[in-house]
Amino acid sequence: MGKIGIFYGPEKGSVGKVAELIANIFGDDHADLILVKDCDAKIINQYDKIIFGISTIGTSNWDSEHTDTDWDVFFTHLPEVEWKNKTVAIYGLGDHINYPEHFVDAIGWLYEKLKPLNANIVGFCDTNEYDFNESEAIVDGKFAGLPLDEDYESEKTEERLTQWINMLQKENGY
Ligand SMILES: Cc1cc2nc3c(=O)[nH]c(=O)nc-3n(C[C@H](O)[C@H](O)[C@H](O)COP(=O)(O)O)c2cc1C
Repeated sequence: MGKIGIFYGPEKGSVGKVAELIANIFGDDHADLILVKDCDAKIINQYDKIIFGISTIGTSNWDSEHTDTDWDVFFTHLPEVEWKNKTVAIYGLGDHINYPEHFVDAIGWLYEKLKPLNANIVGFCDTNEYDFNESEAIVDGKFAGLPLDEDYESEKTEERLTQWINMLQKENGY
């Protein structure tokens, strides 16, 4: 079985911390950590099982798009990737106290970029474990990935991650 590619950004901070937690759970033999800013289509094409890690850094009035430049460049590579036979799962960092109207929106932004490319997107999560008002990450009543809040619910991260990875392993062959 090929290795899992954990593509994430930004490097420092909560997204990076969780990327390392996930890599440790799978082990070095089973997963590679790759920064989205160092990445291109060729590298993505080496992996059939992919995990994306992103955070939501938005504007308060939401007039403009997100501002995470690591990802802006990465998005331009996505159409060049052969998505057939690839399975993708997304985790997203957010803050449900200060941004309850835009909780983990970036999961939804990434989902919207991947969907038209026919990527097989897995790892959806129920919303009832989370306290928030609105989120662009919701697709058909579920989060299109795993929301994590290291700012105000860090005590829940480990259990949420464990459950999610169990699901990816059992249902999606990770
Ligand atoms: C300027 C700014 C805007 C943010 N906007 C949002 C937001 O719209 N929705 C959300 O869920 N979290 C938002 N957050 C919270 C971050 O997503 C959260 O702190 C996350 O853990 C950051 O991870 P990182 O340091 O790895 O990028 C924002 C944080 C900052 C500093």
